[in-house]
Amino acid sequence: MRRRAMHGCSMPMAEMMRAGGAGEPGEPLLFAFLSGGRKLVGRGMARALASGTAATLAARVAAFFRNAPADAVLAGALPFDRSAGDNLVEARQVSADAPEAVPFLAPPRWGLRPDPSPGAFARAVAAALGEMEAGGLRKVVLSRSLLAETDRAIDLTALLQRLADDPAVTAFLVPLPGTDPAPRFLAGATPELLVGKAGRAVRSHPLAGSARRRADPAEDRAAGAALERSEKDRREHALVSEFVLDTLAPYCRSLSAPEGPRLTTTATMWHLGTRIAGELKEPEVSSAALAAALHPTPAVCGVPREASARLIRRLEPYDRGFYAGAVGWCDARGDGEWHVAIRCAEIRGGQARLYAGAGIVPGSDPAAETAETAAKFGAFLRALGIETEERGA
Ligand SMILES: C=C(O[C@@H]1C=C(C(=O)O)C=C[C@H]1O)C(=O)O
Repeated sequence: MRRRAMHGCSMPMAEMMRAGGAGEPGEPLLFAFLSGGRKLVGRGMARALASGTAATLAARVAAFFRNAPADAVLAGALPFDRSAGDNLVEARQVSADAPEAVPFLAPPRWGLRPDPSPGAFARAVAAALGEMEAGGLRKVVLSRSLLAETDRAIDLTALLQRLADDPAVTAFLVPLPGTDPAPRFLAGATPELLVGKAGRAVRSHPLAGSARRRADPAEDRAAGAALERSEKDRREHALVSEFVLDTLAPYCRSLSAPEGPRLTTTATMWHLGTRIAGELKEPEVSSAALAAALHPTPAVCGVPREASARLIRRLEPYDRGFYAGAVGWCDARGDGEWHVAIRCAEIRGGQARLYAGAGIVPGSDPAAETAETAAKFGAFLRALGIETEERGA
């Protein structure tokens, strides 16, 4: 017998996220989204949405909910590449109970391997700047990865709880396609809301423009203030907020954003952010459809989008997979939240492949962008229990 609906699940998802509700653990953890006090946790696999591309997501989600119980939830990940297959699942149990974790008893010993090396990444940034000078491109986001390996399976529950220590982020865990031998997950602590939808209300919080937080409070404040004044970072940011406004506008009867970005912060990074809010023309439009329309924004790809995606494929030594995609959930009313899949890693057994990217615009400095990606690894490394001096950036 299907046991998907548990206590509290007749409550609409958005309310459950706010209120918290009971649940019965027991089945294996399938997905989790923890944002401050709000939690959405799925256990046990009920069914998967037939995988497909971003262009077909809205239709597949609509078809899924036509044949699903009123309290069904779809959660999962969209890949960076719009033409690659997504991975969305329905859990047998959904609750607002965070999984209980036992803290790491002895921190495991980690091996760290950057891919590409910091030097090769800086050269790719310089190559991208050369392409920009040649004309056409206004912004491209390049990334690098760091493989962290240990000899025992990573404890996903403990990792999730440590990622959730920062109240400014949404800690997430979602399954990735592929089965044997060990299942793959994407875990992270993203500060960036791609789109949230509840009834007619729609929100987005694009970020772009970054600076590392400092231990010394005066230095830290100065780093934030310098970011807020930086012409290069404001330009880099405006490309993202304008894209989000332009993309959401046709769906909205009203849409607004403050004039200019605001300084926002996580435990490890300063960012420029713009809080966008609007009212949808049609409240039944699905948050998954809005996510598919927006993704990938210039926060993770570039302007213009297609040319940036081509340059990313040429300059990065790997396929991004689900890094810089979107992770989130959606219910039968279309309500849901989708986050930009950053500050994250693919987890398989004792391996975590971390990713970090930085927006490149004319005026960017390859060494500074490399340092920025190193800083962006910080939150995840800390959650793995890897100390600062080992950050291997
Ligand atoms: C691409 C990443 O972050 C994005 C890029 C930013 C930037 O270039 O300043 C800031 C926030 C994110 O939108 C990442 O963390 O991997």
